[in-house]
Amino acid sequence: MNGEITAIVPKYKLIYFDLRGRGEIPRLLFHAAKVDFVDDRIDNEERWFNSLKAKMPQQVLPVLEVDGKQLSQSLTICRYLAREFGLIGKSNWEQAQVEQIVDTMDDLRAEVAKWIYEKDAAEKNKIASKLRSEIYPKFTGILESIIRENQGNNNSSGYFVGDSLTLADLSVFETFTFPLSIHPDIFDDHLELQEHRQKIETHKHLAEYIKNRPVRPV
Ligand SMILES: N[C@@H](CCC(=O)N[C@@H](CS)C(=O)NCC(=O)O)C(=O)O
Repeated sequence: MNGEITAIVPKYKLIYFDLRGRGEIPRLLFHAAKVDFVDDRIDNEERWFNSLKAKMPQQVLPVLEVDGKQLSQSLTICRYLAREFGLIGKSNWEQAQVEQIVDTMDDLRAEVAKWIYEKDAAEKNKIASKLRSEIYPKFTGILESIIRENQGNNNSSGYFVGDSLTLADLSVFETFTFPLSIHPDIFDDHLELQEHRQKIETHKHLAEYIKNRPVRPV
């Protein structure tokens, strides 16, 4: 004993498919907080259906293991990790603002998923044009007013909530990754959103991971 206090860090494993999908915001949280985790990426369908699926608490992924205990539901996992890592806001009000953005981004994800999973070509085209003309402008408008208001209150921090990085920033960043890969002009009229994206892409703990992660649609 030398009198030093050593923090006990839990052993984390994130189990998800080899996609960004619903596993990527938790991965970004680990990288942002510089916390080690096992990034268990399942890329073998047979292994998933024949062996792993039945062992998962809700038979779906992602699952977070914390010292062997399993947690399901991607947004629950995000909020849990954000609380653990101090990335959920500095007051109850900030936390609510963070969660408001996370839920808003989940609404956007649901809209984009309609396009991804639609099989009928004509219907898919209809959804695509609605995304362009209505959905993306609606969500970029919402985000622009939130980030502008926070800039007024927090000395131009450039973050969505308070004066430091939170789950809200990672959620916005990740949810727009796929739409922007198809339509790079979505943020053209939104300078604050462009600057925010760049802020995350160049964040000292995230830049390398973001630059090197596999380029895939999802
Ligand atoms: N609401 C759940 C949905 C989980 C979910 O549907 N996961 C999909 C992948 S994104 C899955 O595990 N699919 C494989 C299967 O159902 O066998 C969450 O957010 O975690």
